[in-house]
Amino acid sequence: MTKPSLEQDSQLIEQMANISSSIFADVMDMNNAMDYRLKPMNYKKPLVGRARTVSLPKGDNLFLHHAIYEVEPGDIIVVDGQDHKDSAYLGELMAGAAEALGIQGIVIDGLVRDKKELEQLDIQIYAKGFLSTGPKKEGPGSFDTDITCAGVFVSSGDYIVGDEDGVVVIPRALASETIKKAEQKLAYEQNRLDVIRQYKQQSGTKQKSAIAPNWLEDKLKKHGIPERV
Ligand SMILES: O=C([O-])CC(=O)C(=O)O
Ligand SMILES: [Mg+2]
Repeated sequence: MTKPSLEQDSQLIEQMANISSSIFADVMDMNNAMDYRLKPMNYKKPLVGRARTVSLPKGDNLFLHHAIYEVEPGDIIVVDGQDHKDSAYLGELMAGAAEALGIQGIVIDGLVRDKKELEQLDIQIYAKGFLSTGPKKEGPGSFDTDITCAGVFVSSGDYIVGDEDGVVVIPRALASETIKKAEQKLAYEQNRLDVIRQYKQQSGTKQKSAIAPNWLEDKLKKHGIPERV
């Protein structure tokens, strides 16, 4: 694979960092949100950056070790662990090494362990849960090849936005236009929040129509619901 330009990355990543995973999910036509069971295991802050992909056989983490020593600081390792539930793929030692190397996060379609210790680390770990049983380290596996992680296609160089709602993937080729749409949606939502806040602060008789979104009445009319005043 050709290595994506880091300079361009940091510009786009900065723009993406102000926008939630849910807003990005709203503006992408395709299904780009990972399975709902994939959640932050030690949430401290949003995860926003460039994906580097790993594919593992069920229960074996050899190629995740490899990737940790290959990727660049700031990268996010995204791992197809095939939803394996009989052993954990990663714990404090691997996460600690990855953190020390400046890796921003690891997203795994599978389980992890050493919960208490992961909570102390700054690296953001996303997975489907915890289990004490450990992995094998024999391989095979792949690094920087196209994968599917928790239901979403991911290539190295795509962008990841993760937060407490989950993880979305923004295909590299669509990043600029997706950010533009997301910024528009964000502005719309901020405006709605202002309206809601103002309504809450108003005293006296309040008209419900003043707070409802402007598209609501039209949609309800089609279902025979009379207009509110
Ligand atoms: O044994 C492993 O490969 C996973 C683990 O618990 C650690 O990294 O601490
Ligand atoms: Mg361990």
